Amino acid sequence: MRDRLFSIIYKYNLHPNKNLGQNFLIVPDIIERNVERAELSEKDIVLEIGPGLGVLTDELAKKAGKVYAIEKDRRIIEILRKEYSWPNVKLIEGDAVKVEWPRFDKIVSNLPYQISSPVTFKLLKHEFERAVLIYQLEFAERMVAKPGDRNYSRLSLMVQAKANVELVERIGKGAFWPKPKVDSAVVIIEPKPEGERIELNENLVKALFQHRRSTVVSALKKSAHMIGVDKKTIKSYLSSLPHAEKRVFQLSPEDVLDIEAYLEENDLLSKKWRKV
Ligand SMILES: C[S@@+](CC[C@H](N)C(=O)[O-])C[C@H]1O[C@@H](n2cnc3c(N)ncnc32)[C@H](O)[C@@H]1O
Repeated sequence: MRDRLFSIIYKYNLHPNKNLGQNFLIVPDIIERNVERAELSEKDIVLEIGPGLGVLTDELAKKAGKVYAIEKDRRIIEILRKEYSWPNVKLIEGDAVKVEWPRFDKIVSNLPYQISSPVTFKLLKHEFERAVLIYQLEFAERMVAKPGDRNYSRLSLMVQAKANVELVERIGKGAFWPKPKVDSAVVIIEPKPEGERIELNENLVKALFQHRRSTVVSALKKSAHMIGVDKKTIKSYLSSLPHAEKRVFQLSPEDVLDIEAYLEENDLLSKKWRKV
């Protein structure tokens, strides 16, 4: 696998594009483990973001019924078309953040780190069974952080409102060519059963996390404009706000839902920002 990758690189005189996060996996064991973690069968439709030179795509194609691979770099798409003749892989040329994703059951990818955040938020809007994704370590740690943790953030809260997430393996820089500057990690994401998923008002979450170390009362005063309410109006209601004295970074998704319900009851969320 490693030999094949480097022979393609030399053959096409490929210079990896840093801006596109082109750090290719060169350790077959990691690829194997991630394919195993996806528990693929012939019934599965798999989505891959950023197939690069096809090392992971090739293994996915052997186990899944169908693979969709979205790649932004036209040169890479041309190389993949010349080098492989997968019967069950459809290459989609485009930006994974912008193009519409096909329906899929599982997503397995070594993500370009520049788009980790928009891809993760986009993923959470889709129905799927399981995601096995490689992220930058620091991002992965934020995804799994619990309320009160040093690195608990808007991302942690939004992801955990809808899914169970687990960091299952750390990966050193040497597993990629060229070597990235940061370590990486594998994260498994599984959507919670429908009845347990919490739909949050994203705008309220943004308003709160603008001031993640403040108390909820103080954060809402400072961010009142972000939820479409003036400071004076909101101040008069804040004394009976649920979780008022908690710090924002200690809020669980359920706590935010309580706050949202209270603001809704008192007509304190701008209509523009209400959930439909
Ligand atoms: C980290 S490399 C992974 C390559 C390959 N899967 C591997 O593991 O060796 C990320 C890949 O994503 C592609 N890419 C970068 N930005 C993208 C975007 N916005 N949409 C789709 N693909 C993108 C890059 O061109 C590159 O091929």
